[in-house]
Amino acid sequence: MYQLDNVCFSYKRPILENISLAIQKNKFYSIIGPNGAGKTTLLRLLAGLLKPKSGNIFLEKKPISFYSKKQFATKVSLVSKEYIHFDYTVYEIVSMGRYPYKKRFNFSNQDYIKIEQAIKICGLGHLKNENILSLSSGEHQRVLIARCLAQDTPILLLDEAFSNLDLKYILSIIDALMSLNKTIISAFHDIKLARLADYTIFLKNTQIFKIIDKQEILSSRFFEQFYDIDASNLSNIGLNSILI
Ligand SMILES: Nc1ncnc2c1ncn2[C@@H]1O[C@H](COP(=O)(O)OP(=O)(O)OP(=O)(O)O)[C@@H](O)[C@H]1O
Repeated sequence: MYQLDNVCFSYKRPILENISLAIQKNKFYSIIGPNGAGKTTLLRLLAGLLKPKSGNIFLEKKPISFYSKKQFATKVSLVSKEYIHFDYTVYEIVSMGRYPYKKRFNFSNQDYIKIEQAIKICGLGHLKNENILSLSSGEHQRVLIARCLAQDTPILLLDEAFSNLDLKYILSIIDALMSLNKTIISAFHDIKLARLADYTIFLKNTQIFKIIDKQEILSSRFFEQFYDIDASNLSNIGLNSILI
């Protein structure tokens, strides 16, 4: 699906160096790593919002620059950490997910169906006509996920998309996403959520530290090494369960 060959990206300092990665179709990948490790940067590179300083990113064997913006938007959608400050209703924001498919000025029946499905999955039915500016942070985040679901792309990029959701919506939305047979690449800080993925990509010090599949047991020693923490202290303060 995606192929990254020796991708490097820097701001003032190198953020990602020589990242090579093959993303398989219809698999769920989580990305975890310490603050500043480059998770958002990697997702923005995959979304075509940033360009590698060197190296290449291919989507379905073509460089991502090959696709027009509209074509790309029918293949890849991103739930970013953005906060919408504009005066739109929930329904209007979710509808924006259908813009890449819009013929002239009108939505098709299919567009309306996708919008309604996305609203339902994200539990937004009762908030459809509310102004986005009046929502709580968790409701706001559900609107961004719904817009991405309405876009109905084979690839979903999620940047801490569940960070403000309560447990009910985390479970129901992740469950719905996993049943859709899409390729999902999601940055997480919550290790327990990251472990739902087929593969977990660990980013650290500008590199892919390790890629682990679901079958592998993630021992606390591994996390100690990865996050530079002393896991023995966690049990003293009742936090050892965060690694399990
Ligand atoms: N626009 C920018 N200009 C300069 N540096 C930036 C910019 N955006 C991000 N950075 C830097 O790039 C590094 C990687 O940022 P990124 O947001 O990708 O990390 P992250 O792994 O998603 O972090 P977090 O877990 O804190 O969300 C950080 O050190 C950050 O300061």
